[in-house]
Amino acid sequence: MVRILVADAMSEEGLAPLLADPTIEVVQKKVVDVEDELDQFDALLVRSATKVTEQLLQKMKNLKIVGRAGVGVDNIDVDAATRYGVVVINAPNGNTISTAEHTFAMMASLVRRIPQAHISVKSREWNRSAFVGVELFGKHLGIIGFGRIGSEVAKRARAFGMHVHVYDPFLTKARAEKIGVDVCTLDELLAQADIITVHTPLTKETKGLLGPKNLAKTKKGVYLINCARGGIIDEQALISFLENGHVAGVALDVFEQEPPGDHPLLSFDNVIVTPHLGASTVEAQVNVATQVAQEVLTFLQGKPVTSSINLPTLSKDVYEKIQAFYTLARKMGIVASQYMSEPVQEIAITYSGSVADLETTFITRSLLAGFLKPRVASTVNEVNAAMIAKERGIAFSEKFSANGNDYNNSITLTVYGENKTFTMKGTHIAHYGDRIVHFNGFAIDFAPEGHLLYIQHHDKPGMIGKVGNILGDHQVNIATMQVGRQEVGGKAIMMLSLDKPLDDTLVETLEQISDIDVVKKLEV
Ligand SMILES: NC(=O)C1=CN([C@@H]2O[C@H](COP(=O)(O)OP(=O)(O)OC[C@H]3O[C@@H](n4cnc5c(N)ncnc54)[C@H](O)[C@@H]3O)[C@@H](O)[C@H]2O)C=CC1
Ligand SMILES: O=C(O)CCC(=O)C(=O)O
Repeated sequence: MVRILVADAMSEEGLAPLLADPTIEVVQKKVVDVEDELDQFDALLVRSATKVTEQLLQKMKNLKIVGRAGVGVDNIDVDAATRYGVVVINAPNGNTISTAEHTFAMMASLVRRIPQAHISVKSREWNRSAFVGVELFGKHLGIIGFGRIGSEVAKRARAFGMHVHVYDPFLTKARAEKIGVDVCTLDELLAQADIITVHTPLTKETKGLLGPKNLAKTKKGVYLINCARGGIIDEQALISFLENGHVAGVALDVFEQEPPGDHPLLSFDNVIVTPHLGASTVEAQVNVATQVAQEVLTFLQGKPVTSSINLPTLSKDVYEKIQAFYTLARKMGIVASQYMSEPVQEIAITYSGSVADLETTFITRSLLAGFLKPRVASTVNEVNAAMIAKERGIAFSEKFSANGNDYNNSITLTVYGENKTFTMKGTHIAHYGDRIVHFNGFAIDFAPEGHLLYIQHHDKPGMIGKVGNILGDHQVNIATMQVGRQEVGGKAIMMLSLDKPLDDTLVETLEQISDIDVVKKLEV
């Protein structure tokens, strides 16, 4: 039974696919209420309240996936999750419209002083002259961060007759032209905008983006809006610019610390606030819960997820194309790691023929995970394989060749060790399966599966018989056997597939046979 912990409040309607699955147990409780069972969950679903720290990940030893029902993953230690091999996914667009609408509601409220007027009337006052606002029509709106939400805000602003200026270092010209906005530098935006709204993630680069230096570049009387993340507008700087009257008003849905407690910003009459409500609509909550629930279900069924933060994303279509090579690569990694039972410095992978045209990042990660698995104590999978390889000083590279040589497709793996280099080539043949067609310099043809025994020897009569006799004497049945040699009487190899794993003592016995140079058992 798969166990999923839903640690923050989430739409039941959205969770329905998980709740309806008889193979899944969904526990809807806060982390503190399941401290004793944390190591028993396969998946964790959160919104922004639960902090997925390294400490929590350490306790959740069985965890495979964290699903964030929302966009921002700043409450999740993604680096730690990656190290632990835990996939992190989010729901990137389920709350876009709601947040754009909330931003607009904040903008209108800010310039028309609706919250202040509301409080006044509720206090039995009727002071119309105290709440004279300004129109949005004709004003210059500066949007910092022109992704999903920023571009929806722009559409609404244009409908209101505003001039829209956007700053986003990652925005392509083609996309900007399509949407029809004025793309400018940050300095230009700061100088022109009557109202500035931020829609970036909180990153090292965006933290304090609107700090003392940049706020000084804005127009006197500017309005500011933050419905993205607390900290993009520096709160201390904001206080100074409100105190000196440079900033006319601020709308905040988010804070550096949430809840903000008795924050000095809350004392300003021209600061209007909401408690992180951007995504708090019925529709957005159903959307994001449905998206993560569906993705988690897909992941638990062993299929590729499309909104992962720490894995290359794959469409179903691409996944179907790479699946066979993904499996072949994993097996090649496992075999190579056992053959090269020594420290290695580099793994070079060459994709040839039809596989060279596919998305190989995932295939490479699969190969690395297979290679590292016998070597590391911790979980290793596609999520953390590249990171673990790097940590262990193993460099890896990919090369591509359109020419598949004798095969429609092939993956060639070269492992550089301290004392030797090992090469193998594998191919996937439809309706026939995975085959290793070159091994350690020998042409051969075997399936990389089950209990394998590799023997390198001198090409002499009777060698096969000697090996067969010893195995037979110890009740080890040979299922298949492939042989290869470089030249008559030269070096030769046997690759045997056995019906059961071989004892180490038997390996030693085989090593004693004269004219046998190498004996390796390989478990795939
Ligand atoms: N208040 C709320 O309840 C909600 C807040 N959010 C927050 O809104 C923000 C934006 O979300 P989306 O539009 O969905 O994300 P997105 O990823 O679609 O867009 C973010 C944009 O910011 C740009 N960007 C990144 N670094 C930048 C920089 N240094 N300067 C300028 N632009 C930069 C990116 O190129 C991208 O276009 C996120 O922080 C998210 O967490 C999202 C949903 C709800
Ligand atoms: O879960 C929520 O309501 C917060 C949404 C949010 O901030 C996000 O999606 O980034």
